[in-house]
Amino acid sequence: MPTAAPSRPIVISGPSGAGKSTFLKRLFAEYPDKFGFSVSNTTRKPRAGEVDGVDYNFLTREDFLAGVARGDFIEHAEFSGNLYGTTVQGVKSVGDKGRICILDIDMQGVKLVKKTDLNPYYLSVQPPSIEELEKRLRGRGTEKEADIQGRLSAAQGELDYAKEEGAYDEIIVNDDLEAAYAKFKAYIDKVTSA
Ligand SMILES: Nc1ncnc2c1ncn2[C@@H]1O[C@H](COP(=O)(O)OP(=O)(O)OP(=O)(O)O)[C@@H](O)[C@H]1O
Repeated sequence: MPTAAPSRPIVISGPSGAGKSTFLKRLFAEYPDKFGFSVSNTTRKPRAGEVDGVDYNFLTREDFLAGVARGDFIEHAEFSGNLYGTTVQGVKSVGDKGRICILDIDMQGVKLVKKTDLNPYYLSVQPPSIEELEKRLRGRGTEKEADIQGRLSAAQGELDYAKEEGAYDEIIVNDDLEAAYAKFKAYIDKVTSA
């Protein structure tokens, strides 16, 4: 019997504070079994209770770097002496398990995904204005002042990139939350039933 082709992943991007996590939290609550995230890879040691292949794929530095050299990674970076990264196969295996892989990534990540054969849908979530974004970031209360300023300057770059021809398949402006979430969900419903 032919097996169904795995569903295309969905990339969700947009400035920090635009509302991506808010949308995704609601979406996952509405559809608990439909979506998944890829398991990240790391060279750091597992913490108590962390399970290999679930929390992370725990790799030796040697194996991680061999994967990078083979071109397995979409992106990787080093934080406090440990390597972290996402592989193309990690994204594909979410689809192989019958779930739709969601990639919540910034513009740099979007550009890297575009170099792979993953062929996702690209969705940008945007604030109604930079002023409103600033209010929301302050309201969220999770960042220090310097961090807020950094996110605001990155936001302009994200919005400029989104204006480029073909950068995204869909743009959702998160003005009124209920209305914007309804549009977001309608888009996800459309592409996941395609
Ligand atoms: N339509 C809206 N109106 C008012 N506030 C909103 C709206 N959508 C989200 N918020 C609030 O704005 C803040 C930022 O939203 P959220 O954390 O979802 O952004 P994000 O895009 O996931 O950011 P990051 O990329 O930093 O994780 C949160 O405090 C959230 O409750």
